[in-house]
Amino acid sequence: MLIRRLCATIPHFSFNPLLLTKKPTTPLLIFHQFNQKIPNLQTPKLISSMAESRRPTAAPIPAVETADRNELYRALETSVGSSFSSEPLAPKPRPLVIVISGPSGVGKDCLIKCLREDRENIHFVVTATSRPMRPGEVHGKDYFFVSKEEFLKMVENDELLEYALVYGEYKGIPKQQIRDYMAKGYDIVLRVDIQGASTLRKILGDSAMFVFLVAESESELVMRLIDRRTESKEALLVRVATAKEELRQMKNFDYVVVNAEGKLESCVKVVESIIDAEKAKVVQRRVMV
Ligand SMILES: Nc1ncnc2c1ncn2[C@@H]1O[C@H](COP(=O)(O)OP(=O)(O)OP(=O)(O)O)[C@@H](O)[C@H]1O
Repeated sequence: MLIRRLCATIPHFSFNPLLLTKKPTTPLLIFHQFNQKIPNLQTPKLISSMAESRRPTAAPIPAVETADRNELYRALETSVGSSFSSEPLAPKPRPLVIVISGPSGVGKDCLIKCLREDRENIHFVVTATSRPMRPGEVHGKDYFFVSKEEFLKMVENDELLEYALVYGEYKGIPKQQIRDYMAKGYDIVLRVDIQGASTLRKILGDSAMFVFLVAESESELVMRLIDRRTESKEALLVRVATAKEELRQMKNFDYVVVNAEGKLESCVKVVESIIDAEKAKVVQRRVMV
């Protein structure tokens, strides 16, 4: 009642009861006669900031059907009372740490090779390993091949984010490489076995995204390992037996991607879509290494 009376005494304001909540703390007053010049009166403190920001000006907006595009744009700017920014509306995506894991022989290296060819601003951390080089592998590109003694020295100096003894050989992730590339805005890809992924989950939590790569079936996975012809029969047996147990770890990952026989390309596409979707998240992962 008091507000209604107050409005009646001010000719350019009207009281809108619909804008009041049940228990109003700041009653709203809105302008009614847009094009009239407001006389020299004290603006009541009751005007909310929302009403303030919508204050129209005397500038007329030309007819949408006939007006020139730029003219209309400028008129809208004037009416809103500020110029339209051309700054990007979405915040700059944060660098991602992408952990790619899966049983031995599932195709992790093949997937990473394709991602490397397809994407920019993505760094594939070169893991340090004490295992011997396979034919075609390059030191510093596929792995940093170091002796067991050199590897243990890195552990001692706290240079590794994570390390493990896998099938009798050491593998570890150098921390400095991650820091250097993240500082340049690169996404980071870590290729680890299941045991490594589980350790990384404990260290990084949800700040990194975890992708579990699988073959379409257990038998396809075994055939793939056989066809690779890089393992001794003893090593083959260990890998096949371990794979059974490893598949149970899938539940600890964020995504599972099938690398079906002869379908490596579509597997790569799915992983790329996941990365793109992560980049579009409103609340992004924030990783500290
Ligand atoms: N989609 C696919 N269809 C058929 N063969 C594939 C496919 N993806 C990968 N391969 C083959 O499977 C074998 C294992 O692939 P790769 O070496 O990439 O596996 P990995 O997961 O990196 O294994 P590891 O963990 O033992 O190093 C290779 O011979 C590779 O050419």
